[in-house]
Amino acid sequence: MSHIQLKGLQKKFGDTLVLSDVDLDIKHGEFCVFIGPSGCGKSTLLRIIAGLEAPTGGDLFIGETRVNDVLPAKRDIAMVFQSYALYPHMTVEENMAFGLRHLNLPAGEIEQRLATAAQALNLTNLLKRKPKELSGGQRQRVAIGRAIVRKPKVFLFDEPLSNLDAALRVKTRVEIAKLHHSLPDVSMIYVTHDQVEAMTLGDKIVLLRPLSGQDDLPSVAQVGHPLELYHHPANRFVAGFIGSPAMNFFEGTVRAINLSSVEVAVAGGELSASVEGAGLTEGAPVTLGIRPEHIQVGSGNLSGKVMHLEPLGEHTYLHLQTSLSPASLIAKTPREDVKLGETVAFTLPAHAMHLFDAKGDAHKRTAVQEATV
Ligand SMILES: Nc1ncnc2c1ncn2[C@@H]1O[C@H](COP(=O)(O)OP(=O)(O)OP(=O)(O)O)[C@@H](O)[C@H]1O
Repeated sequence: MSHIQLKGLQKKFGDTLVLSDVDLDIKHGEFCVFIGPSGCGKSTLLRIIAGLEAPTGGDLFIGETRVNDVLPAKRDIAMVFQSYALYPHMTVEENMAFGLRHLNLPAGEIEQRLATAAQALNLTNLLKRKPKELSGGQRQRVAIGRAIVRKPKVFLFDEPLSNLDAALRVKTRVEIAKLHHSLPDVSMIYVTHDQVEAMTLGDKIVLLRPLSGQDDLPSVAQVGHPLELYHHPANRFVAGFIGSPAMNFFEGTVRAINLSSVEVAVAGGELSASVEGAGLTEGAPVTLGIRPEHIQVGSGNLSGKVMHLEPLGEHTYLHLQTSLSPASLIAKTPREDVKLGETVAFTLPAHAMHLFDAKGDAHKRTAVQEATV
């Protein structure tokens, strides 16, 4: 079984705490993505799972076995890094077979594993080439192939696409997704700082936050399906990190708590959020959040002056100057007719609003229209 469990995992480098209280359950066959801002400990966590770094606290299990003290080579794990590290004097075939030599496998078995991996990664026609005769994307596929032929229980990827150009990234991302579907018994853990990779590849996203030293929050800000993090961010950090452009936030105080909504007074206006008000009191400080794509441009009781326009073809980002505070917000609209300097009406629909308490924790939303929101 390739079930991976982390319990209360901690990592310090000297006196610096880098990972705190990491509890994680990665199921057999799951594709799990670690994402988070630079320096939050993604690679360190991956290296701990690989056995290249020792945790300073907590337990790590692969299957039923506690592997804290098990050598990397005995963990049945393969790792693919950002740099491909192929042997330049060997062909694709030789590079891929290299790691199998010391396993004393029969020649037929090696051949069969090579053929299967080459086919899965679209490398069959390139087997006789040397790395210098390959594109970056092809080299990265060889590096993945070299890992596949070992038939590991767990695959670890550390930003494998970050050296590729935009078009190749998209292509190779699709290859990796297909690879995952063709290897249902292999668990995959993938580190990236690219949200699109995280959202499109992951069965599960683990969003890590950098530790501030001032609070004792754990490193993991939220774990869940990509759409769960998008629609139901557990706290303000997750809400601000997932989604591009980032969510707009407004500080305010609770004015009224209704059955399934909360009215909030913000500087320059009053807004409503369809959230449960349990635990809130009138006058409590809160933060409201709305994603640019959920602002309805064209009608409504609010208005904003277009200070900047970003027309991207399928949609346009409007940077609006409003009477709310903070005054500037970003709206995403399919409209192409909006002009710079124009004043547009807009609505901040209550059902699309997120509400966070003074600690930054989200209140449960009561009217999420996931298909349309
Ligand atoms: N060997 C080390 N000794 C001391 N500090 C380290 C060591 N390795 C990493 N760190 C520190 O630990 C923190 C986490 O590093 P890590 O590389 O895991 O972050 P990351 O989330 O993968 O970042 P990035 O997205 O920039 O690659 C950083 O502050 C880094 O400087």
